[in-house]
Amino acid sequence: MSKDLLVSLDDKLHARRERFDKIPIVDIGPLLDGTDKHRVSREIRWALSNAGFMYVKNHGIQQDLIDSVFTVSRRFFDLPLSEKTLLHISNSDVAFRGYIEPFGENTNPGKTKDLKECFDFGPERSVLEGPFFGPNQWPSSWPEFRELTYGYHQRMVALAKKLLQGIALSLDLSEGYFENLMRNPISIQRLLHYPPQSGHVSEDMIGIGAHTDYGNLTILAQDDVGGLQVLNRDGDWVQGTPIQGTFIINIGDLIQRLTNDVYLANIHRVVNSSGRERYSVPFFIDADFDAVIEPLKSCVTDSNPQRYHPVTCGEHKLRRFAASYAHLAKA
Ligand SMILES: O=C(O)CCC(=O)C(=O)O
Ligand SMILES: [Fe+2]
Repeated sequence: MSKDLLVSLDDKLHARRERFDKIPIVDIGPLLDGTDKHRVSREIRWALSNAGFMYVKNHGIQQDLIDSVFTVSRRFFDLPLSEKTLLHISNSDVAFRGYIEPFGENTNPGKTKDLKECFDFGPERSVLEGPFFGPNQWPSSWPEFRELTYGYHQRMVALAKKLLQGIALSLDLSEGYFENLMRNPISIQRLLHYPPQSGHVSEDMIGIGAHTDYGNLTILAQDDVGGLQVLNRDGDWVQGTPIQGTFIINIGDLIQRLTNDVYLANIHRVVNSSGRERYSVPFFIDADFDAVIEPLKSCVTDSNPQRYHPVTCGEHKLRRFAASYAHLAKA
């Protein structure tokens, strides 16, 4: 684990959290239909304070849609490398869309080489508008791929906004708090493929190295293979075992900063030693590029003095991208 991550484990994870040995499961049905938002928000508060992760069930996304996205994702990663490379992320300048080969992005830089391969896209734009906003790179002659995965992305944006309403309530903010920060939010829809590893597996090379996510919120769909691991306060890895009918939700650095460490952007990694190919579909939503994120007054107290200076969402994300993308280091 890199020195930075160890520091964050000691200071942020161990000191003030309750132990968890299972990621909590939250039924978000009553948040979505409005019948008991406050009960859901209390459960969200415990989960995000102590684990930074939760499973959510009754999320309202059809299993058929999720299954279809996994089907086309498998087909995409089965394409020859030469075809996937035509869509390489480096073609897209700072829009950061397209294919990323194994070792092309290393989320625990200097420590772990990531075996995963990725395909990223986001809100469609006809020209490059600036960092994180530009044209997607779609595989040619495959309209179903685009329609299905883009439709899924749209559903994720809507679900994330609902979850952020629950998170706002859990912090005693108004339900619409995040809307002001998210007029035109950065979002990335990612498809991931993890080849299996056998024999002695060391931290030097695993599916995805130990990291925190960068933005506001991640919604992860995973297949039934398993391999996601989340750190608990004692430094043990807790398995994010797949549970049918759920997504895994976690928060990223921006919510941790906003809450002055009251909520935890927790460290996680993937080790796929199952002997099978693993696929997952994470969706990341952030704030507007220029949104300023600084600790909420209600989270700054005598015993928890202000820990962060204000940053813009875009500045923070660009800094983390520059540290992890091989093609940016070379540029
Ligand atoms: O594939 C997974 O289970 C986790 C992926 C992840 O942590 C990420 O893409 O940030
Ligand atoms: Fe992650």
